[in-house]
Amino acid sequence: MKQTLDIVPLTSWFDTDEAPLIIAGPCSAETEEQLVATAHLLANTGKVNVLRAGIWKPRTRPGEFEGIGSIGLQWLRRAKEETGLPITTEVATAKHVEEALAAGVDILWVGARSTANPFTVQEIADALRGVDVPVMVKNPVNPDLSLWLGALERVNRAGIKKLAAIHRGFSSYEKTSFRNEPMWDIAIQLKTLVPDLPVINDPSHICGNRELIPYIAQKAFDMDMQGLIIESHIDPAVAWTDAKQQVTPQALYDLLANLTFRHAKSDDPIFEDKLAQLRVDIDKLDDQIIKILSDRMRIVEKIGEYKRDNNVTILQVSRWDEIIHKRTNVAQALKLDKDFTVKLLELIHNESIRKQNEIMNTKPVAEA
Ligand SMILES: C=C(O[C@@H]1C=C(C(=O)O)C=C[C@H]1O)C(=O)O
Repeated sequence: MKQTLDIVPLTSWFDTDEAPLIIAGPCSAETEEQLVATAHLLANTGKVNVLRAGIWKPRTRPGEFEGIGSIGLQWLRRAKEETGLPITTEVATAKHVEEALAAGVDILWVGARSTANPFTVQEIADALRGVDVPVMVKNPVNPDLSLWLGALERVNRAGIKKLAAIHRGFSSYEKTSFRNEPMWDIAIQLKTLVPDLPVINDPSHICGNRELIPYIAQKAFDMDMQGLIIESHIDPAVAWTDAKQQVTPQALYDLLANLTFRHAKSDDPIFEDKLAQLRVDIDKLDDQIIKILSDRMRIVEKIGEYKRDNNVTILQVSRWDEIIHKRTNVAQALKLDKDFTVKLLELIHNESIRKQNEIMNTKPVAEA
C-alpha cells in the first residue's frame, strides 16, 4: 500500500545543510514587542531556521484568546525583515491562506483540528492552487493515518510539492504524562508509506509541559525525523496561550545544544560494513523464526482437526494460561521484555484461533 505523493525533497525548498530544520517561536503572537523581541533572541541562538507564531488560534472553548488576527501578520513581517528568519503560521480557511500569502508568509501549516476535517483541508487546498509555497500538515487530533495522508494528498493534488508532515501527537481521553500521545507507530507508518516525505516533530504539543520536551525531541531524531517545531516565548510564565509548554529562547538554545541529530546513513565504510555483517545474522535468525512459526502453525492445524472431530472447543483457557506463564518466565530469564513477550504470544495465539476457526468451519464432522 505504498503511497505516492508528488513531492520535492526538503533540501530543494530548505537549505538544511545536513542539519535538522528548526522552527521556533511563540505559540501566539500577542503583541508586536513580544513577537519581535522573541524573534531577535531566537535568531541570535544561531540554531533556529524559521520563526513560527499563531495568528488565528482554533480554541477548544469559546471565550479563550483566539489569536490576535490579521494584524499579527504585519508583526511577523517586521520580525522577518529585522531578523532575516523566514516565517510560518497556521492557516485554517481560504481567507487565512490569501492573507498569509499577501503578507509574505514563507511556509504555511495546517493544524491538527483542520486536518481532521476534509472539507476544511479541501478549502485550504483550493486556495493554494497555482501557488508555490511550502505547506506542513499536522497529524489529525485523532489517531487516523488515512486522514493524515488524505490531507497531505489534497494539498499535494492542488499542486503543492514542497510538502512536509508535522507529528504533534494524538488526543486521548485517558490522562497520561503527555498532552497528546506520541503514538510513534503512526508516524513510522507514514514514513514507511511515503519515505521521501519530511516529517517534523512537535514536542511542545506532544508534551504539554517543558520538562518532557528534550526526551521527545531526541526520540524524534532517533526516529529519523527531519526537524522540530518548538514553542518559544520571551517570558513563558506570562504567555497568553500554552504557558506550560513554552521555553525561553535561551532554554531552547540549551535544549538544542544537548540533542544529537542523527543521519539515516553513515559515511564511515567500517560502520556500514559491520552493520551489513550484523544484518546477515539478523536475516538468518528471521528466516528461522518464520520457519519455526510455520512449523508451530502446522501442529495447531492438526490440533484443530482433532478438536473438530471430537467436538472440543478451540479456545483452551487453562492451556493458554500455562503457555503465557511458562514462556514469559523463560523469556525473562533470557532478558526479553515481559510486555513484548506477552504481545508476541497473544499475536500467535490469535492466529492459532483464527486458523482453527477456519478448520472447524470448512469441514463438518459428518463429512470427515
Ligand atoms: C493449539 C491449541 O488451541 C488454542 C491455541 C493455543 C496455542 O496456539 O498454543 C493454545 C490454546 C488454545 O486456546 C491448543 O488447544 O493446544
